[in-house]
Amino acid sequence: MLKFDVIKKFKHSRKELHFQGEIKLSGVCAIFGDSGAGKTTLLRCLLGLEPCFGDININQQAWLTGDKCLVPAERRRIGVVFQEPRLFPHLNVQQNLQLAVNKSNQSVFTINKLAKDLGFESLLTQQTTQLSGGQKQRIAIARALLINPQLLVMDEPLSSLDKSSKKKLLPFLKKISETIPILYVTHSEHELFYLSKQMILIHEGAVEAIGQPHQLFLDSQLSLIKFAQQGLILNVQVNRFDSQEALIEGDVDGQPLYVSAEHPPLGDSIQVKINSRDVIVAMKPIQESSLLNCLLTEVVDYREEPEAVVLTLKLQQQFIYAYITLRSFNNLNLSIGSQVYAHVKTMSIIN
Ligand SMILES: Nc1ncnc2c1ncn2[C@@H]1O[C@H](COP(=O)(O)OP(=O)(O)OP(=O)(O)O)[C@@H](O)[C@H]1O
Repeated sequence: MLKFDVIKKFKHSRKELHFQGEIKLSGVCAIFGDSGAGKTTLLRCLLGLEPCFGDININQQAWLTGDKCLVPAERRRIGVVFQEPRLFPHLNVQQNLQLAVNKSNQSVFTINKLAKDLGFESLLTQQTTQLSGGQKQRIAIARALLINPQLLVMDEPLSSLDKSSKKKLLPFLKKISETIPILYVTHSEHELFYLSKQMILIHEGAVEAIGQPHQLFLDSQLSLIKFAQQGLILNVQVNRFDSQEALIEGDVDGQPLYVSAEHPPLGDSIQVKINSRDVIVAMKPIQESSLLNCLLTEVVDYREEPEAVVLTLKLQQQFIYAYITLRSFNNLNLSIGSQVYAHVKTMSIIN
């Protein structure tokens, strides 16, 4: 468990940030929130890089009590990866990594094993100044692991990388999180849903909520709601890939779902994002149209906006949002408990 209750005040500023929470140290815990909400400051307090007041306890070991730092940053055994790789420019890759090895006692990782897993074996003798952003970030991740951390802290580690680098690194991080818990700041909803089962929502300098991403994205009391209602992510079971039609035939909560895909999916499940504006709501299934997907759902909640309504539609266990006009809402005479058919125009695969 990681428990924290810390107050951060900045010199020459009246701003006071107060973070309070308790999380299980298992898998990836995403830290999500608006720009300027306080995500990096929370991480820096936990890392011991930011003077602050309060309590921090990890697995019943106190790191901070009041203004007394009981365990300094260098003894907290936290592997850190920032958005910028911050490698030593005068050293080659191997030498950069060796510094981390020298700092740790008995790391379960080795440079060679990580070089193989992260695909940088051929770069070990290269100067870091000659590497691409994606290559540098892989080295930075390896360096963080080589200190034998009890916790990894990552602050938007993939935000400056291209799609193909992200595609390689995300499954690696997910696998690593099975043995080393990760605190992971991201602005990417895709990374959030792909990696994490736990999330800390930060809003205006405080922890607003802690919970499962799917739950928080459905909670209309949270600051996240406007953003969340743009679209939700569904888990889809893959049954078959039709290569001729480039179509995944899947199943979502017991109902068929067809998803266009250029390649067969890697696993037996995928996640898709359905934007609320791509959902057409009807009282009966729409016949003889180009629409492939029609899901029977129940209206479990709705939120009125000035000239539109966002419906929360429940399948069996999962949810989608539908953004419809106020006129349609009234014409269809919708209320909580109405059974409606949600026709999905388009969706995107996120893993
Ligand atoms: N040294 C400082 N002095 C005064 N205010 C600061 C200082 N550092 C950060 N802040 C303020 O604290 C708040 C939280 O900043 P922080 O960098 O933690 O936000 P963030 O959620 O990580 O943002 P982003 O997503 O844009 O990186 C912001 O309002 C910022 O202006």
